[in-house]
Amino acid sequence: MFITKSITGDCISLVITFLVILIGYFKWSYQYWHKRNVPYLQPQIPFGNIKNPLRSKEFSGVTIKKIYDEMKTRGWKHGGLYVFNKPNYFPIDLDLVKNVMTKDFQHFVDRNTFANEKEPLHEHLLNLKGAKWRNLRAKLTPTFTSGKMKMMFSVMAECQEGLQKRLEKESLKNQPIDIKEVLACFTTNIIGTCAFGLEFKALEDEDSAFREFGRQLFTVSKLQMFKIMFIRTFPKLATSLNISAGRKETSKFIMNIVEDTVGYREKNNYTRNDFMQLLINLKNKAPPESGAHDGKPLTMNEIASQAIVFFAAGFETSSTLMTFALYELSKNPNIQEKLRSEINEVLAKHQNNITYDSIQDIKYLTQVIDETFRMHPPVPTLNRKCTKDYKVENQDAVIEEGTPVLISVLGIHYDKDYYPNPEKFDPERFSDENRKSRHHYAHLPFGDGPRNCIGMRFGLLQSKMGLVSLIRNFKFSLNEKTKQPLIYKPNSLVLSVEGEVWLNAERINTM
Ligand code: HEM
Repeated sequence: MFITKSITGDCISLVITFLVILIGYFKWSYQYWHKRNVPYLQPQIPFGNIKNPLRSKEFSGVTIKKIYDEMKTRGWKHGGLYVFNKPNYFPIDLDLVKNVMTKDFQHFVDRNTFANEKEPLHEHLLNLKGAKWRNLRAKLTPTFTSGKMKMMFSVMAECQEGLQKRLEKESLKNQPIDIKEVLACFTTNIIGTCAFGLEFKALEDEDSAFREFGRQLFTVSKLQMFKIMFIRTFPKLATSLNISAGRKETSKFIMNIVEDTVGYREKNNYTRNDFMQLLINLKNKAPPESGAHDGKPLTMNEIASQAIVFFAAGFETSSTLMTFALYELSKNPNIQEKLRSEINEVLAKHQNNITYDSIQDIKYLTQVIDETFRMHPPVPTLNRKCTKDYKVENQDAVIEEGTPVLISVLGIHYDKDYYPNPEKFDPERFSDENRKSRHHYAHLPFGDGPRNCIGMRFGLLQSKMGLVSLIRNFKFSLNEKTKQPLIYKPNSLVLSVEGEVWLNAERINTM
């Protein structure tokens, strides 16, 4: 009882004072871009330019695309936005995007991710910063060369048979097929054999622990989504409050598998053409193929951290790509038929075998994939953090160290200036001639620059293998159970469809 004459009165006064200070603080924060000569859209207290992650029904990538559209309509080359009260820089002009990702990369080395150091498996490429990231990237880059992919092809190809059998089984049921589920099982099996040297049996066994594990990794609740955004925006506060977005069971699950696998191979002197072997080699001796690193062998923890990120990044993005490709091919039967003819034509030149080389020769498949990536990029927003103050080229603006940067891949991919009639699925946009006539940064499914996707070749290879094997043997059409128009799920880490994509598959005899 020191402000008013009652406890209730005092409490109300305190709450009001706190709210007034908080609102004042937010208003002051929202002057940031104005003071730096960067155009910005009016933010709303307390979420800034994003929507309430606990209540919004909109996928965050779509919200960011709308911001891109708005700024582009106003003719801005770049802009500022606020996530809660945190200023984020937003390049729009493709030359500015290129500068951030490649030309002036030394100012934007880090991603705006944050991991609680108390979590055991946080030391992976997606999270690491500065010198630690450079070191690890240099050690791991030789793991993903085309030579290594070729070497892994036979291990990968074993999973293709399982995919065909599973689809055959599904098609005989005469029921709509949840195609994403089938493809996620396929890529789970591939990553199981390539990253862990184990048979995950996700296609064969509906109760596979690994498929369940993958599902859990990518099923995030609204609360978890909120936590991810909170951690990214207030990393120091999140550390002090010991808030983490990871799950302890996940780390334990992976660590046990990795320890068992490494132990077994070392004890039995067993080697295999897979990622795990390449990681074990990096643990036992300094990596020989690239000199731009500290030369220290990988620790067991580092191996497990890479394994979990290869697992997560490896299965979900590729199954997402294949799902959207089959969705678009089902809606566009002529394009599906054209692709099937080319597949059959090329494979005929390779004794009807799906080999590493025959897959690379199917040019129209690359066009279909690139157009699918354009319309449905699995990672629709890229992010970086400014690591050194940066003067924006040809603009009177300096981006301060520590400022997060967002790049709207979805916005760029639907920009009419680069892709007229953007809602139309048209693989001809990626003919050699059309591709050359466009700015290179108008297509960013794997990001770009030194921090682009390290697993691009692997992701493309497994997706091409899956699509070739399916299109060659099955005719796909859209089942009415698929909601039209597509809506992206709000709480998802990669692009995914609300209500799932349901297809009909009819077996065709190719021989
Ligand atoms: C279709 C498949 C895939 C897509 C669309 C995809 C997309 C991406 C994107 C957009 C990024 C961020 C790039 C940037 O910030 O510039 C990324 C990073 C990354 N991806 Fe992928 N990815 C795919 C497959 C894979 C696979 C198969 C692996 C591993 C086996 C993988 C491992 C990684 C890693 C480790 C990073 C972080 C790289 C770094 O920071 O150095 N990805 N991916």
